[in-house]
Amino acid sequence: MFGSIFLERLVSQSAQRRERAAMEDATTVATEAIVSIRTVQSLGLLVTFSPVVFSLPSGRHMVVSVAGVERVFLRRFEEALARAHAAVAPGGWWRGLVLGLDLYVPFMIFCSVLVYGAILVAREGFAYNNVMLVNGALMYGAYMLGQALVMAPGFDAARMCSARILAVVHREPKVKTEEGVKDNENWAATGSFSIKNVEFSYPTRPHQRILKGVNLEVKAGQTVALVGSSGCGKSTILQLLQRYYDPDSGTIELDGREVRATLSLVRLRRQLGVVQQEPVLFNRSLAENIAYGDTAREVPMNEIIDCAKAADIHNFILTLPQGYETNLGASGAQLSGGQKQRVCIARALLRRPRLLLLDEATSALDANSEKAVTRALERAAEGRTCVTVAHRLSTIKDADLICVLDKGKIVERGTHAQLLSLQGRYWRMCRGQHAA
Ligand SMILES: Nc1ncnc2c1ncn2[C@@H]1O[C@H](COP(=O)(O)OP(=O)(O)OP(=O)(O)O)[C@@H](O)[C@H]1O
Repeated sequence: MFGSIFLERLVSQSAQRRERAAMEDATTVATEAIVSIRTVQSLGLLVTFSPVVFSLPSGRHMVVSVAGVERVFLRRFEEALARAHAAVAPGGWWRGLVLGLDLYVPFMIFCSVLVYGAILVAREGFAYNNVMLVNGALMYGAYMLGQALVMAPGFDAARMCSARILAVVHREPKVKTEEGVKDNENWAATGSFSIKNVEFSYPTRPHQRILKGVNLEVKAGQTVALVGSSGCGKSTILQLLQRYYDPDSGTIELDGREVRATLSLVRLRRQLGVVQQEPVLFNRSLAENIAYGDTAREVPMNEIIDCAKAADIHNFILTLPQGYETNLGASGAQLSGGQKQRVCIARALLRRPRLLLLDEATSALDANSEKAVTRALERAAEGRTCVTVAHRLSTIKDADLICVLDKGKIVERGTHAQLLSLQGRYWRMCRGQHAA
């Protein structure tokens, strides 16, 4: 029985690994398709409906009518389930054998002990009550061992799951508050920052240098725009400012303090408000979504309303039947792109950031929404430092400093007028967009 426990564990361990990998694949496909349900449906619109039959690991079948691209997703899902099924099936036979042994061995022991005990009693005058005693002990022991065997696969699965959970729990992030850095809760930046000789490669592509010696000095209250062709490293600079990564060499300073060596991560990020191209909202009320800007305190309603006004979304919120209590649904599905973006601006403003980072905040919007969001952003940028990444040059004409990046280097810098008079790269970009 011990031997079968050992073998069963060997077989089920490798099967569980394969099953888990296949089930993860299936879940990824399903999650991807459900999260992007509109895209999936829109891509599949033109194709006629036809039935697809699924074999589930349980052995049952499921018939679903699907179209076009949706069908592709379902097919991928089915293939992943089939792999999970293939991983589990051989293990199932083996488990069946072990369970059969569980039932067979105790009865075999019972019979053997009775026969052998009877022989001992008849031939050697062995006390019959000892035979009963040994029989009972063996039967009970074997029964208990069998019970433990039934639990063995579940125990192994639980052990493997806990190992994965603990690996995540104990994972040390590479970017963290450095040892010995004391956090001063009352410290607030004025908003000036500098980037000195920063070189950087993403850890997943260490040989591809993204920033190659970037230098930038920005005074408190200034608006600086980063422009350049796609992939030149604009968003990467914003990520380094937020310390999602640390530069390979060079330094980033906020108010003259090197962010890595002198500021705690929480204090640094407390100074920043970020608005990204894709607004991210939670399945909560409008008020809660805005209040998430500052989770360190209970945000009073009047402050939420002030930020919504500054972000130019207050009047729209008042037209909703439930006003600030309106639940936004998953990913803010009940708002337009421009409205979502303005809620995100209100959330960023609630942090009272000293440094506002705008990563192509208007590029996903139509002309009307863009105007409303640009207005809100201009108001939001008043009195604070603002770093904006933009493709549409018309939106950054008034910036105090425009930096043109190319292949990880700032190749031109100055105001809109200065850069136009240079007739260099910026000038050519403006001519391409008719923004000169
Ligand atoms: N997490 C990442 N891991 C590896 N490489 C990355 C990662 N994020 C971005 N990159 C690469 O870094 C380079 C610069 O990306 P970045 O997002 O900074 O460009 P960008 O100038 O903001 O481009 P865009 O204007 O298209 O948003 C690109 O070549 C991109 O493929």
